[in-house]
Amino acid sequence: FWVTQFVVKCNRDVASVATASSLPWSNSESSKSDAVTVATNKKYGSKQVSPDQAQLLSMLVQILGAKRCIEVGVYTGYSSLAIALALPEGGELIACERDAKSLEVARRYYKRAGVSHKVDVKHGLAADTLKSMILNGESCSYDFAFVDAEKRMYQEYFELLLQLIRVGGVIVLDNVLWHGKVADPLVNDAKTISIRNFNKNLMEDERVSTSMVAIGDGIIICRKR
Ligand SMILES: C[S@@+](CC[C@H](N)C(=O)[O-])C[C@H]1O[C@@H](n2cnc3c(N)ncnc32)[C@H](O)[C@@H]1O
Repeated sequence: FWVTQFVVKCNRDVASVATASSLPWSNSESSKSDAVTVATNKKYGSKQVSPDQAQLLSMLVQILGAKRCIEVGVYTGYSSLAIALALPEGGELIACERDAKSLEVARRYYKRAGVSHKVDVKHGLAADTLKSMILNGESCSYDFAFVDAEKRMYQEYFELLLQLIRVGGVIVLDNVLWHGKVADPLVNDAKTISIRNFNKNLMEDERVSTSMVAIGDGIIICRKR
């Protein structure tokens, strides 16, 4: 519980830091009980985070006894803080993000939380980073991954992560309900179609056991068989 509270507090601060740093976000907080708006960004709209989700990530890392983790899509560091705080000393989180300004903010909060030494930030396109990790011989050496970046890339991220994660390891993917749009046949934009197809493929994928959980915008938990 304290981890969740700490992460939420950090990320409320993140919003004001973002504003103070002249980033294109404005500070705004949600009144909903299960979601906190940490920042509003012209590109992503209102960025809401779910404390339940942070707590779940933290729990999964602890239950797995994870030592090596990957996050795809860091933004200002909400989920990566939850993961890094749950890692034991000597644990490592590879944090993939393409946006330098977001990483600047995230790094500040890693430092404040005392977890900088656990987080290896990879600035660039996440798929490129994951491919180079595979080429570097790191296949089957990670315990846990969390995916929350470009929605049209989920299938590709998943295929790459499936190589990097060990048998018994877990991949969690965010936004699989996509604000309910995946279940609405009238919505057929590229992102919705992509997530809808990804979900469908995953249900038939025998390489993993899966469970969809209605927390936040919906997450899928996959365990590599
Ligand atoms: C929804 S935000 C991530 C939020 C973060 N996981 C959290 O819980 O606070 C998505 C992030 O993915 C990043 N992103 C999108 N496409 C990417 C790509 N191809 N490679 C790396 N990062 C990407 C965006 O810059 C953005 O910061």
